[in-house]
Amino acid sequence: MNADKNSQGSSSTGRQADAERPSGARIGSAYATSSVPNPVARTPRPERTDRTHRQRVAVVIPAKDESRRIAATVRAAKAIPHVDLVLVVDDGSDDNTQDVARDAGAVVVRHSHNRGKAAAMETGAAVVAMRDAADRAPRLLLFIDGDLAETAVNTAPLVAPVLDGVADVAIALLPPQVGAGGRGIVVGAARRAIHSLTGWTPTQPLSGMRCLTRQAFEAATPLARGWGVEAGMTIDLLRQGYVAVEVPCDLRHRPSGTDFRGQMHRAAQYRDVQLAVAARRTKAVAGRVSGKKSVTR
Ligand SMILES: O=c1ccn([C@@H]2O[C@H](COP(=O)(O)OP(=O)(O)O[C@H]3O[C@H](CO)[C@@H](O)[C@H](O)[C@H]3O)[C@@H](O)[C@H]2O)c(=O)[nH]1
Ligand SMILES: O=C(O)[C@H](O)COP(=O)(O)O
Repeated sequence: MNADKNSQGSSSTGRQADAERPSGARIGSAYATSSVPNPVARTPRPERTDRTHRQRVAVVIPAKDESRRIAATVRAAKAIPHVDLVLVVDDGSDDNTQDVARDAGAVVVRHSHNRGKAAAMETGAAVVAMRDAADRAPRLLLFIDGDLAETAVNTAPLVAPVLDGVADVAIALLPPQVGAGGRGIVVGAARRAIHSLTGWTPTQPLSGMRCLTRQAFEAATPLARGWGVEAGMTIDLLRQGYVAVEVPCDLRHRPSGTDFRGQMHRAAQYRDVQLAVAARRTKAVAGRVSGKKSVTR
C-alpha cells in the first residue's frame, strides 16, 4: 500500500470520501457505507444471526517474514477492546516470525510452505472457528497486516460499525505513507472493477485491514487467491447485499517502494486483482443469463 493509493480519497477525510459517492449512506455524519442503494445486490441485506452485546473479536494476522514487526503488532492487537484472541498465521516464513509472535502472546499456526495471503486468511478463520465457543456468538474477524507494529491498535475503530450492525465489513482507510512508491495503477484498476460490479467506489480497494462477521466471511469464501482477496471479497459481499464501510484509521505500515522488488510486488497484485475480477465478471454474466432463461421459461 502506498501514499498514492492512500491519497486517492483517503488523505481526504471520511466526509470528503463520502461526498464523492452519490450512493453512500452516512454513519452519524462521518463516512459512507455501500448500502443505499446497492444497485446490483441480488438479495436484500442478509439478516444478522450473531449479534450479542458480549460479542468478542479475533484478530487474524497473516504474516510472511515479519519477525521485525510482528511482536509490536501482536502486543498492540491485544489492546484492542473486545479482542480475546490474537492469531498469527505464519505463511511459510523463512525467518522466525512464529517464535517472535508466540513470545509476544499470540496463538500461532504455520503453513509449512508459503501459500499467499488469502490462504493464510482462510487458515486463520478456520482456526478461530475451532476456538469459538458453541454457546456464544462466533467472534468477529479482524484481519490486519503483520507490519503495522504499534499502530495496529488503531484498527480498533473497525470493530464498532460491525458490532453495532451498521455494516457487515468495515475497511480501514489509511493516511498517506512515507516512502510509498505506487502510482495508483493497481488501486485504480481495482477501484474501477469494484465499481463496475457493485456500484460502490471504495477509496482504498486494496486495504486489507478489515473487520467482518463470521457470516459475511463465510459468504465471501472461497476467497480470491493471493493479492486478489480484498477486491474479490468486496465484490462478493456487496453483490450478496452485505454492507461495507470505510473507516479512517491512523495506521503505518511498510509500504512498497519504487525499487525492483516493489514493482514486482505491484505486478503480482495487478495479476491477482485481474484474476479475481475476471472470475467475478464471468459469474455475473452467467447469473444474468440463467436469470433470463428462468424468466422466459
Ligand atoms: O505470501 C504472503 C505475503 C504476505 N503475507 C502477509 O500479508 C500482509 C500484507 O502483505 P504486505 O507485504 O504488507 O503487502 P502490501 O502491498 O503492503 O499490502 C497492501 O495490499 C495488499 C493487497 O494487495 C493487502 O492485502 C494489504 O492488507 C495492504 O496493506 C503482511 O502481513 C504479510 O506478512 C502473507 O501472509 N503471505
Ligand atoms: O504500493 C501500492 O500502493 C500498491 O503496491 C499498489 O500500487 P499502485 O499504487 O501502483 O496501484
